[in-house]
Amino acid sequence: MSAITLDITRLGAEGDGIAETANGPVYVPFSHPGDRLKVAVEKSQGTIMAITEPSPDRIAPVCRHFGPDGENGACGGCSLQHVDPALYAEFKRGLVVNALRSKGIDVEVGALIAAHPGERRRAVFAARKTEKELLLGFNQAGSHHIVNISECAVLKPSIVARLEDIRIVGRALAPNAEAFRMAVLETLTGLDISVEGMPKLSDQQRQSAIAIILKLRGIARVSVDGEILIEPTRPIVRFGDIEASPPAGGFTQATVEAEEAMAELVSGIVGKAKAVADLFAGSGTFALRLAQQSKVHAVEGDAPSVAALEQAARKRQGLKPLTTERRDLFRRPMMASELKHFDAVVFDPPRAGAESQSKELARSTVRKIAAVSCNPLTLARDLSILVAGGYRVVAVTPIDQFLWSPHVEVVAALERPKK
Ligand SMILES: C[S@@+](CC[C@H](N)C(=O)[O-])C[C@H]1O[C@@H](n2cnc3c(N)ncnc32)[C@H](O)[C@@H]1O
Repeated sequence: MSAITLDITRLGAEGDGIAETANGPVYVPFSHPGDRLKVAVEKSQGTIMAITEPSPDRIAPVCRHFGPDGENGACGGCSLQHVDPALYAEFKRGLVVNALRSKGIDVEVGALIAAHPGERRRAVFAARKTEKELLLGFNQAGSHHIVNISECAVLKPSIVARLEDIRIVGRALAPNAEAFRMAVLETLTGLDISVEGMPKLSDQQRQSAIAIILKLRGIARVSVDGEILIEPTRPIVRFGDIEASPPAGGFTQATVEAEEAMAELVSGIVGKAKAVADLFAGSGTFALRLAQQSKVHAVEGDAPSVAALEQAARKRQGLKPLTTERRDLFRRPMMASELKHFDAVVFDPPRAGAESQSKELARSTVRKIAAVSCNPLTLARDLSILVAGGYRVVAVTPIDQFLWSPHVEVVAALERPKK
């Protein structure tokens, strides 16, 4: 490993600063364009040894666990706390611009809808029991080391205030010192904690864990690998003003603010459509809202999510007809012939995107499409399929949901021009 002086010129797609060298680009985590650094370099990866001349645009990180000098290690939850806010917003927008450009899609990308500290209602923690305590936090980037957190600026303060309770739950359950994950969702009725990746518990282990957990207040549900351990009260979230209870470990958007921004954009795109198909519908984030105006067919691969959506629709008075279908849309996308019953389609797939579904949409007569994505690269691929099928991309909006990370959400509006 050699230590050299490097000048950082730009941010890469993963949020690392990039220095150009005779041997190609070197990626330096926690650096800022304009920094001059002493860097230990191994292959194309750099580690900051000293910041000899910091960029004047650097800002002070807000969290004690951030960066190479972070308390208990460099927390892998955030990589961009030190970045100038204007550069940060342009960086996230740029991820979308570059992805679309790489597929030849020429469309103006809107300004980033910003995220703010303290908004995250959902987090997936890494956890491990030691002799003395439960380590709970986020893995250091590229490592199994868990940065044990005492604060977190992206999470809702009400979740940070419950970190010790979450540790009690993890400690009560963990049968050994192996690492596991705790997905925590703050709901209107209390914390919904889904433990994943833990060895199977004996009946005795479950009973003693339940006795400990029941002493805590404000826990709505605890589940282990999708199986409910206790549910003192049903976890409830609101999609707009419609109440739903997502299944244990089921998908929910990480912040209410980003969810509402996406839902508003989706409603605007769908407009006055009479019949809408919501594909990859989850527990009904978009479908339930849209059913206040339009007839909706919601399609989703996860059976418990479909059941949650149906239950929420049954409980709510006054919705237009809402039908559901459990279907693997990768293997069995909705065919162009089935899509002719809809004026508008919403799709919001996982990171892999919706390639086979986009091929069927490209052959369809659907007038309007709202494409929602958490991965600009697969979105660009899917949009290029739709454009080749005659659609026009009319608007693209990036939305920040994972503050200070290199992730960005996107809502794209497409129309099939009238012949
Ligand atoms: C990004 S989430 C979006 C969910 C929902 N639209 C929302 O905003 O809450 C993607 C959804 O796709 C579902 N999914 C993943 N693979 C699928 C497949 N092959 N077929 C159908 N649904 C799938 C997941 O269960 C998840 O609910």
